[in-house]
Amino acid sequence: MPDHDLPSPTLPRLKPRAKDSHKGSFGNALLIGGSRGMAGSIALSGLAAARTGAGLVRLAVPDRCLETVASFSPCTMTIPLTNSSAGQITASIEELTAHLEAANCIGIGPGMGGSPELQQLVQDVLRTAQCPVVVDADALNNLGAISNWRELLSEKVVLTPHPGEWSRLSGMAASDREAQVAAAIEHAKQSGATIVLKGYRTLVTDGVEAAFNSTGTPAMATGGSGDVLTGIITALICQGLSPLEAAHLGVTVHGLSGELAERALSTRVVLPPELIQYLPLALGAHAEQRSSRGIGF
Ligand SMILES: NC(=O)C1=CN([C@@H]2O[C@H](COP(=O)(O)OP(=O)(O)OC[C@H]3O[C@@H](n4cnc5c(N)ncnc54)[C@H](O)[C@@H]3O)[C@@H](O)[C@H]2O)[C@@H](O)CC1
Ligand SMILES: Nc1ncnc2c1ncn2[C@@H]1O[C@H](COP(=O)(O)OP(=O)(O)O)[C@@H](O)[C@H]1O
Ligand SMILES: [Mg+2]
Repeated sequence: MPDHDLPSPTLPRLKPRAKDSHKGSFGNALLIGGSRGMAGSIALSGLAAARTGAGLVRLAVPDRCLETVASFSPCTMTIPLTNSSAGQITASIEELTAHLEAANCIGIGPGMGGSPELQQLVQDVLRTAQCPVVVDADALNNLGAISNWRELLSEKVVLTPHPGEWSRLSGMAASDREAQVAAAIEHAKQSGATIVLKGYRTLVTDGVEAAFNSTGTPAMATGGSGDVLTGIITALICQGLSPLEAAHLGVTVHGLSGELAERALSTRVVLPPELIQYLPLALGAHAEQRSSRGIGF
């Protein structure tokens, strides 16, 4: 089992919502991704972000997929982006500038696919965004195709690779967990970025502190579980947590939600919508309790 010699971060808790709060108090999440054939991916991230408590969730998706993505949930808004005939985003950064400015956190990558235009877009989003950016899935693969991708990392970036994606970026084989963990810590140290190296016992590190997650279950080993995590981390940053705090609390509640769903449904596999369904219970276990006077029923 790989190890590290960095101190563990303290697990943050979500504060109770102030009585006079409104949707603007909990941030604007902007999720960019999806393509024809992988519309569900970004829809899952969006629904997870809404369930985790982001005030507003906008999904920027290829125009061709907009109705499909919108049809999954009435709780998220959609932004149509210029696309190819194959249904991949071809938009340049100018189409997104106003949305980037309005966002408190951006999640990019689920179901996005790969192309030279997308490599440019991922690069431009990382250069332009003023808020934190969670980089997942195909955004990681597009990033890896850029020779100077390491220069695009900073304290406002969260990378959430699974071992396959991290092998493409770091060059360390997916089968060598120890080398992958060491490379993640080193990249985080060099750049200040938060790196979430997923899998059994997901690593969360910003290069200063590091923790292995102890929640989760093999019942989560199914397509879309990671797309849910992207939405969770994005929404936690929208609610004021730092990238490291959001990643740490995010992987903890994501895994706990999987465990709770597995038990409650007596199932061998927890489907992503079920993972989202059990998020409130998992989040509740990691929230500060309201005082009894504060519960306004
Ligand atoms: N409903 C949907 O539309 C879905 C779309 N998805 C999208 O599909 C695209 C491709 O992503 P994939 O991750 O499937 O494909 P990848 O080719 O990036 O990764 C799959 C490979 O990575 C390796 N790997 C992954 N986890 C590992 C682990 N824990 N230990 C060792 N090796 C591991 C394995 O070799 C595996 O075959 C992404 O854009 C993703 O967001 C997926 O998220 C699945 C659901
Ligand atoms: N055996 C397991 N134990 C704990 N967590 C797991 C297990 N298998 C998968 N997961 C979690 O599920 C998620 C899978 O992410 P990812 O591979 O990106 O999925 P996808 O791209 O299909 O959405 C990760 O957060 C990972 O930690
Ligand atoms: Mg994934």
